[in-house]
Amino acid sequence: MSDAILLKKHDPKVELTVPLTSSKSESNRALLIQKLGHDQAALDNLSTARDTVTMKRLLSSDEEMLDVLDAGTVMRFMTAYLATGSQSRKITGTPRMCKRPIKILAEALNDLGANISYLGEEGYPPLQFEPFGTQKTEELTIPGNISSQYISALLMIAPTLPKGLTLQLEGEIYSRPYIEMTLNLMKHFGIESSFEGKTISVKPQAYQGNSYTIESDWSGASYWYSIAALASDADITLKGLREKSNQGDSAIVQIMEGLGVKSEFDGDSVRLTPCEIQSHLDIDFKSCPDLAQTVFVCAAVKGVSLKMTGLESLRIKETDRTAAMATELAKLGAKLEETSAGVWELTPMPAGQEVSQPITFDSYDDHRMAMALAPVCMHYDVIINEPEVVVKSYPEYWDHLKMAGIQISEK
Ligand SMILES: O=C(O)C1=C[C@@H](OP(=O)(O)O)[C@@H](O)[C@H](O)C1
Ligand SMILES: C=C(OP(=O)(O)O)C(=O)O
Repeated sequence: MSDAILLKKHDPKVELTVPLTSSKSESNRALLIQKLGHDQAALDNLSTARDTVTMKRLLSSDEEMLDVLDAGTVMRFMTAYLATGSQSRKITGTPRMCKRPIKILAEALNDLGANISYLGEEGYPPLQFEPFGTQKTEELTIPGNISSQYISALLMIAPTLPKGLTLQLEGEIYSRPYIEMTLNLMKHFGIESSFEGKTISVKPQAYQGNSYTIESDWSGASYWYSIAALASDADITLKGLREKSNQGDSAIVQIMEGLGVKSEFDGDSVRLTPCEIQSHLDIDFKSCPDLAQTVFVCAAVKGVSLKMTGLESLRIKETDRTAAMATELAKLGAKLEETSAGVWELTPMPAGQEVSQPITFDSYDDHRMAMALAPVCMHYDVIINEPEVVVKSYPEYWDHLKMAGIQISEK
């Protein structure tokens, strides 16, 4: 794929059925559980995301140095897996991955009896693993407001520890649905746990064989909601989604009701059609940080103002997402700013704003920047730089946009 693509302004009604890819979050958990359960789990509909392909490859690799590329879940889940293993191994990732913190997880694992050291800067990948010693404690205290991936990683290895594990979460719990997804999947494969208040306990147990069909990706679905909201008219069916989902990003259903999209579930499909919009929304993204970029862009173009909280974790993702979005939305005349500590406001494009076209958007090595900005083509000609970034979670994204009739050409 070339360094940039042009998406021509799309006027007609958007009417199609989208197959979507499946959830990389569910896939990557299911793969680790499968490995920890000695390959008894039968997994169906694994994601085509590069993060999932990477997880699968690394779990069966004998190489000493494992490269997760830019996959946060792979870095955090493989760290817990390798830390409790019996071999000397190393793990690394892209330059950005080596700037995403891992100290909380590495120290928690070392407290348990692992031997992890830093090969570069303290607190960040790359990491060196030496064989696990004996389990030193069965109780750990860990912050709940930095990354839930640390917590999910510890929980998945917990039943394999000789003494099990009790986690005390400190502070507010961010990305809680991802922790629940982990416990629900563990339960599906036979693991009992308790989550009361801020304490999660898992006794030593063996993962059982079972089959599991991965759900379509609600984070990927969010871009279709944005397209439905911004299109002149829309009737879009998204396949493979459950109304009662394990994925916190199914919160897009409620959020988009305020941005003019109605959802109707039918079996494993959801149909998106237009409904009335609101002029202002208050949204807390604590439980669904990956939806933030989608919603910023959609609201900015739709003329809806936003007041938001729960955006702290966006700074340590594939890029500093709030900073990157503030820069890109300014190209539309919209403003994203932190108005007081932890409170963000989005001022949408002024009505009738003149914009010189095509508008060129940068991707910041972040799949969600490219995917969230693309729906702007419902109103303007748009150039997306580094379009290949979408392979991280939704490799078919541009092909699916073409299926919707959007004209995309290489620049
Ligand atoms: O566990 C997971 O699958 C994920 C958890 C979230 O990360 P944080 O818990 O670091 O916010 C989310 O942003 C990420 O895309 C996937
Ligand atoms: C933050 C994300 O992924 P990860 O942390 O797994 O790299 C994401 O997919 O938006």
